[in-house]
Amino acid sequence: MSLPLIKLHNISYKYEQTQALIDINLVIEEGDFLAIIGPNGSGKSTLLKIILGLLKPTDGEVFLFGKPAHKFKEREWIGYVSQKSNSFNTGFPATVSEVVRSGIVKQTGLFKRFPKNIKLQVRQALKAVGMEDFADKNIGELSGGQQQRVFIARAMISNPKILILDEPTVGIDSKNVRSFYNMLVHLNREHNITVILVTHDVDAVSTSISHVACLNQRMHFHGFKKDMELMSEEQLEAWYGHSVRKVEHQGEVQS
Ligand SMILES: Nc1ncnc2c1ncn2[C@@H]1O[C@H](COP(=O)(O)OP(=O)(O)OP(=O)(O)O)[C@@H](O)[C@H]1O
Repeated sequence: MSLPLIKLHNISYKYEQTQALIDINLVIEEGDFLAIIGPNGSGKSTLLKIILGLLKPTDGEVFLFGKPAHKFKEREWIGYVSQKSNSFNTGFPATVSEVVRSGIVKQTGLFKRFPKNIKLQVRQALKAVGMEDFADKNIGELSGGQQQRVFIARAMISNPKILILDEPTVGIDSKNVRSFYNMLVHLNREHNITVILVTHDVDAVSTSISHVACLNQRMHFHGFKKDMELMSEEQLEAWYGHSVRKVEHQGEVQS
C-alpha cells in the first residue's frame, strides 16, 4: 500500500491563551474525500493551517507524502482555498482567466517559466470546475458559487494532488450547494484529487464524501462516513455539546 499523503502524529497546538488541539492523530490516503466537521472554535482551521505548514505544532509530527513536514518541499502539490477567498475584492477589475493565472504567479513566482502553455493550463483548470465559458468575464460579475469555483481553478492550476478548502460553501446559496459539491466529487474521482474540506454543512456534504473527521479540540472520530452514520445522535451530541444534524425546511438548510 502506498504511503499516506498526510499523517498527523500526536499533534497538539496551543495559541498563547488557548489550547486549540490536543493529541490529534489523522491519516489521509490518496483519493480520500474528507470532511472535517466540528462546532465553532473546535480547531478545524488550526488543523488545516498545521497541514499547510502555516502553523508549527506545539507537539507532535506532521508527515506529508511520507516525509517529515520540514523536508517536504513540493508545496505546490497541496492546493488551498481559504475562507478569505469569499471576501476577495471582486470589485477589482480582473477577468476570470487573470484570477486563475494569478495562482501560478502566487505559488511559484516564476510566471515566465510557463509562457507557452499558460493559456492551456488556465483553460484546463476552468474546465475542471465547469467554468470554461466564463474565462473572459469580470470576476465581479459572477455569483458567489461561480467565484468560489474560480478560486478552486486558481488552486488547481499548479496541478495539486490535494485540495484543501476551508468552508467553501459560505456565500453560496443553498440551491447551488449541491452542484458545487458535485464539482468537487468530479475533481476527486475524475482528476484523482484528494479533497479535504472544513464544513458546517454536515448533511449537505454527506452524499459527496468518503470520510469524516469529527473534531472538538480532540479527534473524536475519523473514519468512513458510513461508520459515522451508525453512531447514535446522543454520542455525536456528547462530542459536540449540541446537535450536529441539520434540518431541511422549505428547501433551505438551517442550522
Ligand atoms: N490567532 C489566534 N490567536 C489566538 N487564539 C486563536 C487564534 N486563532 C484561533 N484561536 C482560538 O483557537 C481555537 C480554535 O480556533 P479555530 O479557528 O481553529 O476553530 P474553528 O473550528 O476553525 O472555528 P470556526 O468554525 O468558528 O471557524 C478557538 O478557541 C479560537 O478562539
